[in-house]
Amino acid sequence: MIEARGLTKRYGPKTAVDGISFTVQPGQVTGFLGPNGAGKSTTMRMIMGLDRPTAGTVTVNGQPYAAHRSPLTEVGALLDAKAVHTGRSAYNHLLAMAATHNIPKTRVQEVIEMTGLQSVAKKRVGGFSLGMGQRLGIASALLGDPKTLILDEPVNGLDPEGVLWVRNLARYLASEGRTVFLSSHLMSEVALTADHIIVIGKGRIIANAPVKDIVDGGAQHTVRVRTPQATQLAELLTRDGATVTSDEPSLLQITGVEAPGIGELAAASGIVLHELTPVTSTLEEAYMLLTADSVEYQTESATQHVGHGVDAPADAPISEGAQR
Ligand SMILES: Nc1ncnc2c1ncn2[C@@H]1O[C@H](COP(=O)(O)OP(=O)(O)OP(=O)(O)O)[C@@H](O)[C@H]1O
Repeated sequence: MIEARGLTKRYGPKTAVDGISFTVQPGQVTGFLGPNGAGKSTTMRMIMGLDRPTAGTVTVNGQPYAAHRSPLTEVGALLDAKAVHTGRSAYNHLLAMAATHNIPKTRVQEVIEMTGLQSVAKKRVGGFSLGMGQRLGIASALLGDPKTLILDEPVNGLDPEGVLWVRNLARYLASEGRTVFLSSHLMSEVALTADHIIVIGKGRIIANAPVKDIVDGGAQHTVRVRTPQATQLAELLTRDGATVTSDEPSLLQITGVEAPGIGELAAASGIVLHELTPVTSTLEEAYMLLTADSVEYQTESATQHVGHGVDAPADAPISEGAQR
């Protein structure tokens, strides 16, 4: 378990992490999500005792990292895969780590097999591809058989097979009762791997909830309706308190009333419908909405995506009823 309370990190005038509190539970995968520069790596470095908090505390399995007598058996981390690149072979790199941490030699072979490094274990790490480096970083994290795993962007640079492997490994480790905390800036990736999500933006926690709640909470339920009597239907719906927008004469986007209600209202008023489609925003859209105000480096296309959503253009309101 990881517990952060009021965790803060300032670099001069820059507040990278701004008084965040959260708990990462064992037995599940927790995704740590946020745009570039949100403070994910800084938080993970503080958990691992590599950065000293300006204020607040963070513990792993009940104690600060540095207070553990045998930290490698408590928590394993992949923080910077490139940091393991040396002139040594992967096998010797792991062997040296094991020797200095009182870990039996047999465990080195075990983690090499777990991470699929058998064929390259005797090769120099310096020549490894990014994917192989990530695998070796994960092997190092697993070496002490730790109860808690911290993986910073573990799928970065991996091919689809590698991505699937990390996903399955994370889920397997959590199913064994371990705490698995992994960061990503891709909601779509985390949604497939994590049970729970903590979203951070500009150093602050924006959301901390099960994946499902984030989708439901952030999602805007819209109904798309195509009808030759759009103006008439929009007036009736607005009178009932719905919000109606449109950017095509016969196409309406409706929020505030579900599809059956729209269908019944149309039928009762003799309005012909050519289409009646509930549109739920994807997890990626929910994430964009959540982080829209906290993206540090926003591109124009990202702004447009946030502003308009994918399925719910809102630029030309026909009429807007009072929100219920
Ligand atoms: N050593 C440092 N000195 C000064 N500023 C720093 C330092 N490390 C991080 N920062 C700043 O703190 C903020 C948070 O950075 P951090 O690397 O934790 O974000 P991140 O969420 O991991 O981003 P990314 O996804 O890009 O890795 C950024 O604005 C970054 O520029």
